Amino acid sequence: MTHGGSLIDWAQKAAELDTHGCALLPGLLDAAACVAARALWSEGSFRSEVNMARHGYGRGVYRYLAYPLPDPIAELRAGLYPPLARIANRWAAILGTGVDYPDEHAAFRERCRAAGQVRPTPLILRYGAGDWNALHQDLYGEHVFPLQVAILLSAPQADFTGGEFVLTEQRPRMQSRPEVVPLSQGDAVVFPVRERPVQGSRGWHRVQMRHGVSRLRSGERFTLGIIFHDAL
Ligand SMILES: O=C(O)CCC(=O)C(=O)O
Ligand SMILES: [Fe+2]
Repeated sequence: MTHGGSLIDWAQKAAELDTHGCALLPGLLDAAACVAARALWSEGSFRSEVNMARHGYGRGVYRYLAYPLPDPIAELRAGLYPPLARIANRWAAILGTGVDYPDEHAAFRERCRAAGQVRPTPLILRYGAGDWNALHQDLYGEHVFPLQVAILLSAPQADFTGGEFVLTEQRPRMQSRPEVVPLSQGDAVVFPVRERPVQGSRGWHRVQMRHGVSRLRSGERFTLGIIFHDAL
């Protein structure tokens, strides 16, 4: 791992999230960590596999990792959570949701567990030529941690072409705003699971967010998705 999140300027990332609805974490994983994470596809232990076309989710395959997560992924999830929880709490206060997120991921996992959300949600996705990921929200039960992270494990141009990470922001009574996030291998993007506050001329309002991946033109693309709430 290059730095696993310890060198990130979170005040700047919070400002990017407030302004644009996403924040880039360049080089979160180094090339060796990407190779190791990609190797999990064939060597890791998974709780389930989803063929996306079968469910109308697009085209491609993803696999949810089983507990216990491999150490680097468990450390990444626990390490990214505290600074994201500070942003999540600020957003919750702005939106008046009445939810507060604990400082540590273990405490949030315990809250999920008490509601029956015990199954791990970190996942690895694999796309081949022609594959894509429909715009969606990763909701798995009552408890939702409002931010998630996706890490590109493959190298654009060298390993694949096309396959861009896409966000849409559905603004109330207005047309949706698209955002394409250019990622290099090892880069991560932080984005809202479901919604975020946006500051308008008459104060803050709520917009709905979705994310997906455009069609791969060629090659093979792997992603590691880190979702902080567990699943029913
Ligand atoms: O493959 C991607 O970039 C998107 C993955 C995704 O949907 C997720 O991590 O939740
Ligand atoms: Fe997703």
